Amino acid sequence: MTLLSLHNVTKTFGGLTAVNGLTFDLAMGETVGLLGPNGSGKTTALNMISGYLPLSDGSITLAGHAIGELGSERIAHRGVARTFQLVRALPSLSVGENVLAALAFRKAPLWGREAETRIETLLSDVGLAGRASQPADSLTYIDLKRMELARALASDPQLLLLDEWLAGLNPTELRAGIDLITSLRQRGITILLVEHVMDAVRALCSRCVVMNAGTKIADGPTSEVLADAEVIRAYLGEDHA
Ligand SMILES: Nc1ncnc2c1ncn2[C@@H]1O[C@H](COP(=O)(O)OP(=O)(O)OP(=O)(O)O)[C@@H](O)[C@H]1O
Repeated sequence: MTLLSLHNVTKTFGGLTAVNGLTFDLAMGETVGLLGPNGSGKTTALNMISGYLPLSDGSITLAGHAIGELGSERIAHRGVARTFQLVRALPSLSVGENVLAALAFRKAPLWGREAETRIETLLSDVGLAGRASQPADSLTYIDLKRMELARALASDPQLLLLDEWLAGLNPTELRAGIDLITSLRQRGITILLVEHVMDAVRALCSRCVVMNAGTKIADGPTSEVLADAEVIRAYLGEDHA
């Protein structure tokens, strides 16, 4: 069953077409990579799916309902959560308070004892068990990313958009990060993953959509897409095709 559907989605900034007629579907439970060289429009696509940017043209549906006209809060309430390329934490608060802020903005907000229990579960799910009282600004980079993921999971999303969540991790952290995303996939969360770390893409994504200069140039099984001459050319230049 299709969860997310983009049809002819387009975004222009003045004279620049950042996303040009993007069309693809995500099936319920799929983990799909959204790939492409720098500046190809991946983050702009995530921004439109999550309602942070209005569409210039086209349509987006979630479980059959049009969401292209809704703002970010209403889209979040329909079960779409995301992480950002640059982690958006509240550094002056504790780890638990950061997650509490996300629980408070859910469609069904949680407070008090119920919230405390949920915070512990969420932190445990992302590998931060028992760390609720730690100041957020004392976290290492990977733990900050784990906390951001806990905040995204606070809304019990059916669709999770990860924008380079694995970027900047060392090999050990990367392994842990891949395992963590795998555990989310096993829980049935549908994931759209913008990622440049190809080992992670191979490990996590059965399918990839590739963009270049705003346009989709490939969509298919990961191994086929990564061997596609046009994709290799887009990433590495003419000499490598
Ligand atoms: N708010 C904006 N205003 C004007 N131009 C923008 C804006 N956001 C993105 N762009 C432009 O749109 C194009 C696509 O950018 P986008 O960030 O979506 O690419 P990307 O594929 O996510 O790149 P990266 O892999 O480097 O994150 C770029 O040329 C970028 O400069």
